[in-house]
Amino acid sequence: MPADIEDYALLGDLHTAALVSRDGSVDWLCLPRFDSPACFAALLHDETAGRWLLAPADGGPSTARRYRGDSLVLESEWRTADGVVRVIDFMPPRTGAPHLVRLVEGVSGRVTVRTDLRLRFDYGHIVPWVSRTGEELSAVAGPDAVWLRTPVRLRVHGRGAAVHGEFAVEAGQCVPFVLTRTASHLPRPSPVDPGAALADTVRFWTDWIRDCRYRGRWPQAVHRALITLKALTYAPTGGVVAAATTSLPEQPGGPRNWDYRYCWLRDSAFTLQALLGTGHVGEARAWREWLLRAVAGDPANLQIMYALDGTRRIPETTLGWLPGYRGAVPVRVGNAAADQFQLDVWGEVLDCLHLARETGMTPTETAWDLQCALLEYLEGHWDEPDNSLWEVRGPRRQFVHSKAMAWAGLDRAVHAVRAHGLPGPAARWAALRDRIHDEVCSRGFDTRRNTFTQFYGSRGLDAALLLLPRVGFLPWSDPRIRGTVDAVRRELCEDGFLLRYRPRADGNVDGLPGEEGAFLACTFWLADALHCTGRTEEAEELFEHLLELRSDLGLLSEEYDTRARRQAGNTPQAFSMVGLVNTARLLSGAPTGTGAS
Ligand SMILES: OC[C@H]1O[C@H](O[C@H]2O[C@H](CO)[C@@H](O)[C@H](O)[C@H]2O)[C@H](O)[C@@H](O)[C@@H]1O
Repeated sequence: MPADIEDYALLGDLHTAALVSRDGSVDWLCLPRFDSPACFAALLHDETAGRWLLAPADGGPSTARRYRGDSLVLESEWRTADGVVRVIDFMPPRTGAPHLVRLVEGVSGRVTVRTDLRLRFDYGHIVPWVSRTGEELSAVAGPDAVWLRTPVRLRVHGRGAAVHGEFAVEAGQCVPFVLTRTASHLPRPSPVDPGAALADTVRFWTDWIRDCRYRGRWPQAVHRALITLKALTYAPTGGVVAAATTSLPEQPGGPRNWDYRYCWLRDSAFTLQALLGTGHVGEARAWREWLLRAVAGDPANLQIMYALDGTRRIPETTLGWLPGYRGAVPVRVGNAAADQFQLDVWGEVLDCLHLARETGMTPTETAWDLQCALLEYLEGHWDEPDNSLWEVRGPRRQFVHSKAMAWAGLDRAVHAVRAHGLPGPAARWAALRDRIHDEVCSRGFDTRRNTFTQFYGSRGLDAALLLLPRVGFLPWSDPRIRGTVDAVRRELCEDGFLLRYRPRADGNVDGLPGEEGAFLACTFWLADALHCTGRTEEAEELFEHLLELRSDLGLLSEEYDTRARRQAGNTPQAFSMVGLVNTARLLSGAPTGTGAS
């Protein structure tokens, strides 16, 4: 059975990610990219779908684990009756073929260590053909080849169904394992020096975090969140994935299981705000370039998400042979939300590019041309119902947050012309902006309940309404905003944490069966709202509660199951880590709003 979600540590090389359980088992690894088929998919089944265990022969969870400083090098330690042993796991930032390096270090005594390697290509589907030559083992099937180098004598069972090894490690000894993936038609990869790779990997992360300009409170939590966001970035293109996994359920055993290994414009725009706000301008620049390439073409064809390289077609299919994380089916790859109309995305992108301008990133002609094309589309389509930022699969509605983001997009464009001298019909954009504002305030506000509503005329509320003042739609002091904050808090809180919305408030608004947990990003937005409406003590208390939900390694998934008191949904999720960074910044005195006018 897979471990609890918060038990998984993240490793990554800026192309892909691996998840390692507290038991020392790599239960998730997609090679060569985040969105490639997994060769270890025990996360969505059990060891028969592929995993790599490396731990004391007696088994059990590590007694201590941590990342080495501000890096993505994991150190897991087992204190056993025979002594102490440490496993150091990392993926060197990619320069050629991907490597997963595991070093077994004897700390004291003499401990027997066991390894059990089960490679299954194509998400647990294919058992490769495994052969051994000296210290090298190769596993080949179809397009994939995986190589394992280690001085440990390994036994191959059932032509490769499992590879076992057992060895003793004494204080001061270090036993390396290096797993490398190549395309199967390529020659064997050249060997890696594990010690040098370790030093390089630690240096890479330490150098990266050195550029961080965050000087506020909770520095360790913020650094870990930033490192995680960086790890979710696909270095070759600058695209940012929403999370490292697919189909971790939003409800135990439930069907709300989605593939997050793609680049959402919304999630990336939020991520970029957090990175820009902490001085990581290089990532913002790379993302802008990624964006320009990904969305190039007719703005009518803009998608709300793309694959890592900007590929548009990511059809949603289910993997019938995987029984899912603790029985939560279906397991999905691809995401049908890619074809949805989510109006907010136009606003998110314009808002993010506005922020980049305000932060001093030089505007490029292409970037402004893209923004003009987006605005033209917005002018023609802002009044259509959409699927909203929550990607509802029920009927399209006139979502209030979507309209407010259309307002924000136009507002940023007006500012770009008036304050930065960029060319454009500012008066026309300003007139439409004001018209949208009037419409939202009259049709999206319930005077009786003194709150904005989820969509025009709806009974339900929406945590995304907390973002309206953040983008400058109305000030925090406006009684309508204060009323909305109170109503959202009253109606959407579960055990102190916020739901996105109540799926049954207006029938079945999202068109999906099942329930879901509290949405962590939304709960960070609530902490922001409390602070911005003068309730800083409550905001800090809520933020501290949120910090307590993090794993021992500082990671957050998408949601929190308030009944089981466990993390839920895909992990680690950029949205949640961004929420942490932005709230910490706000509570430390940094402005995090994006409003222009
Ligand atoms: O709840 C239904 C939808 O859930 C996913 O979307 C959520 O995650 C996205 C990525 O983090 C985020 O951008 C979005 O706002 C969230 O609602 C899923 O990807 C959708 O397919 C699904 O309909």
